[in-house]
Amino acid sequence: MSAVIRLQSADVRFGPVQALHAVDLRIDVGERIALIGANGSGKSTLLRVLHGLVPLARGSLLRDGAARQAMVFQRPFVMRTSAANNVALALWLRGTRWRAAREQALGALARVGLAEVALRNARALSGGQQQRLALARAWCLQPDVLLLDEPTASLDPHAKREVEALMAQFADAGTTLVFASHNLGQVKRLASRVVYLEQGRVLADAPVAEFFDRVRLPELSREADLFVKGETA
Ligand SMILES: Nc1ncnc2c1ncn2[C@@H]1O[C@H](COP(=O)(O)OP(=O)(O)OP(=O)(O)O)[C@@H](O)[C@H]1O
Repeated sequence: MSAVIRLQSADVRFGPVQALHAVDLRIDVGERIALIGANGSGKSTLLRVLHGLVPLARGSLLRDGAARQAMVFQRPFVMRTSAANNVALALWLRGTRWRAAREQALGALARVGLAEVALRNARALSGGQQQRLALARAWCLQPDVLLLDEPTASLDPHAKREVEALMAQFADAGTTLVFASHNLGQVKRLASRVVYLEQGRVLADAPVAEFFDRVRLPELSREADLFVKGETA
């Protein structure tokens, strides 16, 4: 296995708040890593660090320079233009000619089930449709690594399943996934490895089967065990 991202002894500070403490994370090609933990535990901050959006106060971030990376945010950013243009612009910014970008955009929208709304203003789409639009945009960029921050938060069960199916398609295509989630069912369905954060520290990092093993988890981390029991109670 070769690492696509290596984070070592990472600290992040926002003024007086220390959002990450000495985080070590090695991400190998093809892994599907779920970041879990309570609100404010540092999941979004860690994803932003991995995407190079937040500077480290201490430690180091090494990324495979050849690996293409994309991030899907919790509330995707959409521009006030058609869904097709929203996707095409991302390609155009990476150097694809406009006509080709539009064609690829329409293909990607069809792939996420948005063909009928491709010409509609993206701002007028529902939350679930906007999330799928963000995934279509990411799909077009053909990332080797895809980071997702609670991609199904605030979606209804149907939309949630569709987004999960798309994430599984990325994984099947060989994309390395790192996603934050509050949904432990989703974590079991999609992740190969689980990282538990509490107050900015990684307190457990284990393969998914081990993490959800009732005997093994308390041995790995009492805090993670209490969190999982609380979430499934
Ligand atoms: N831009 C910022 N400025 C100041 N503090 C911040 C900033 N971003 C995050 N924080 C703080 O850093 C800590 C970690 O926040 P973060 O958003 O990473 O947590 P999270 O686990 O993603 O939470 P949630 O599950 O609610 O999305 C929190 O105490 C938060 O208030």
